[in-house]
Amino acid sequence: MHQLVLIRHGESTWNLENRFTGWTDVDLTPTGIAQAVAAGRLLRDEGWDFDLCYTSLLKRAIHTLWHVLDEMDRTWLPVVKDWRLNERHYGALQGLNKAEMARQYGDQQVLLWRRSYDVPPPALQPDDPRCERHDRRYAHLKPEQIPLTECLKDTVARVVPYWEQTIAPAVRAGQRVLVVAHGNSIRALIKHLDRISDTDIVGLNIPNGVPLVYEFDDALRPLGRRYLGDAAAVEAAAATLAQHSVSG
Ligand SMILES: O=C(O)[C@@H](CO)OP(=O)(O)O
Repeated sequence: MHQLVLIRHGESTWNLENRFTGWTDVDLTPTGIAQAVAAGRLLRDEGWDFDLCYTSLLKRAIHTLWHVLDEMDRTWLPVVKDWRLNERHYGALQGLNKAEMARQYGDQQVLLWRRSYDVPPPALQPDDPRCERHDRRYAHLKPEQIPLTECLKDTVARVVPYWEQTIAPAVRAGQRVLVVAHGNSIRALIKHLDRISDTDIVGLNIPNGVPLVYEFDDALRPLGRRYLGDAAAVEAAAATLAQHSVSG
């Protein structure tokens, strides 16, 4: 049997300010740091250990991983950072306030932007100062690989090949893998692993900073997934997120 642990980053400054974030590189809040520390402590106390870690190119995920590994006394572990684990690109909505947009465009439109599987939000213009095409961290990519917007389907199209070509072979080879990523890059991976339909994925929300354990058979077919820690608290956090994604 193989295992994999996934963690969504702790609360970010723009989670707190209720702003569409996407590829904007905002940091953790003090609460987000505390969530990351608690996740590391939980993993340590439950006897988890890892050989290899993957994260995105965004500091809210990278710093979450730092805090988790620091709690586990494993800051020396190899860490692979890849853009394909980045959050879903939020296009021209990046930086705007979710509640404000709901007031302007209505809850249904905001829910469509946030959770529809295949309708992307309005795209950024390539000359928009928010566009990441001039950001050095993506200089190894062709400009057209750097999104101007993404729906979840687009995120699946980059996360799943990364899973299949890079992370899954490591898990299959017996490496104990920890992935720290983002709400929607994790939803993309879960959708693929658990064959969740395009409509059912709308209702799946990932709480910040809670380790999610997958178990697989030898052929890497998922046997189940479960959150570590207090089940009631995890459920309450996911329910709040679900409510929030409707009301902006
Ligand atoms: O703003 C974002 O990038 C994401 C994650 O915080 O938000 P949402 O819940 O709308 O997917």
